[in-house]
Amino acid sequence: MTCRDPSPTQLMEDNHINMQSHSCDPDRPAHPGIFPTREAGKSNHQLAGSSVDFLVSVVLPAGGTGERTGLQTPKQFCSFLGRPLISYTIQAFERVSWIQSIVVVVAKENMDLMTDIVQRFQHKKVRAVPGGSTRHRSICNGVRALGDGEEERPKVVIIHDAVRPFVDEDLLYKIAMAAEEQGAAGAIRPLVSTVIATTSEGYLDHSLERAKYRASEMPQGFTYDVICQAYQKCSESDFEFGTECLHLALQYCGTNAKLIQGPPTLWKVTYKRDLAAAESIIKETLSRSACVITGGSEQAVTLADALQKAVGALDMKLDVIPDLMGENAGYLLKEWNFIQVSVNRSCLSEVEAVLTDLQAANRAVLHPLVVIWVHLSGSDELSVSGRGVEPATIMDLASAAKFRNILLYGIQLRQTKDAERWERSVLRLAEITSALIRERSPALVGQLLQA
Ligand SMILES: Nc1ccn([C@@H]2O[C@H](COP(=O)(O)OP(=O)(O)OP(=O)(O)O)[C@@H](O)[C@H]2O)c(=O)n1
Ligand SMILES: O=P(O)(O)OC[C@@H](O)[C@@H](O)[C@@H](O)CO
Repeated sequence: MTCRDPSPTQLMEDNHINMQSHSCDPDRPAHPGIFPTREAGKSNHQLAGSSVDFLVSVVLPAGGTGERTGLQTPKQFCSFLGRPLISYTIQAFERVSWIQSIVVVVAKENMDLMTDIVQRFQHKKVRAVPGGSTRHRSICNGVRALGDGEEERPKVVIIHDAVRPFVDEDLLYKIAMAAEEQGAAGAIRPLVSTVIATTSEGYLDHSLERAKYRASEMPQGFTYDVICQAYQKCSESDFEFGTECLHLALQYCGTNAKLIQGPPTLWKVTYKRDLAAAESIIKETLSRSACVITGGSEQAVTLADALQKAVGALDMKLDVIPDLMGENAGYLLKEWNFIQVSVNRSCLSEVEAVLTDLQAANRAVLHPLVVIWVHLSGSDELSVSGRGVEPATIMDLASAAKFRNILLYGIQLRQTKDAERWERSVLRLAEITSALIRERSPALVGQLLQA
């Protein structure tokens, strides 16, 4: 996790991006009547096993400063594996086919940065609008933008903190359907700590019975009419001090939200430790599997089979394939980790072919891909300096690949007739491979490690 990212200006200069922002006055909430009253459109989106037959849009409040992290960079723009947190959250929504549009609400000074992020990571269905001085004001600006004529007004609006990157389609579907039926719906989680009330002198006044209460999380869903009415009627005090949209729906629209228990992954990145936790989860998600490309060589298949067993113990799944052609080309679009085994061939042509295929598949926009070249050399007596690999060649290839967000590492392994020694080598290969895939460290790119 890095928060010493290039400044917004730097990012903009790198990408020569400027942005035509939406004209919203960030500190004055929408006035009554500003929200359009056109009828919500109908649209038929078929989900596998379920259908959403009304328009759904999303508002991601991302206009905060993240003071509680103690960092200069607002937490939504802190990067993991070269990508800002907000991009992970956007991705969680843009991959849902029945969501028609996403409005990200950011502070005025971050509008150009946000536009740069949308362009760099090729996000679709996304536009940025200026936020407000409080979370409610930002959300209100986002809801207002949904009806400003650029697109068909949605039936349901999903509101989700931009700093909650781990949200799944199943919960979004439940929230959207409940909101459409009830007018409002929200995700909840069991309380971890008991809630107590304090006296003005700082003593215990009383304690709440924890079993009767829940933590209000995100996502939340509202019919467009309910959330518009709530923001049209709520008070300045609500805008300034409120933290709960469900409360506004009840207080100002008489709409009692349906509460849906969500998974533990719903937590909000609030403190610096949460950023480290988020990075760990992202890395873990990318490291669960890999595919080994053997080129059809018998020795490579033998090694791959032994490696498959060894990494299984390290909680990683390996698929063994001869190449990335025909039906195996699908791995280019679903796998994040590739191990290419070359037998007795110190030239890098086989791994170069893998890199070319990966670049053509354009997968490395969202996450760094890992390619590990395993050089399986001949018998015991063969010295590394004999037909080994020139370290400079893999470093050159890796340096070029890194610019395309592909992390190339090399591992040398010597075949041996000594069964115990071979087993130790394969175990070392499994441990090194697993660590390289899990850590995705740019520092080790181009290194030629010894198993
Ligand atoms: N004026 C604001 C304040 C907050 N938010 C957003 O609301 C979400 C949840 O708020 P919170 O976790 O409190 O974020 P911050 O206000 O940035 O955090 P802090 O209170 O530590 O400054 C975040 O995505 C944040 O960017 C917003 O859009 N506009
Ligand atoms: O209070 P914060 O601004 O840190 O975060 C907002 C949270 O209150 C909010 O996301 C949920 O409680 C659901 O409303």
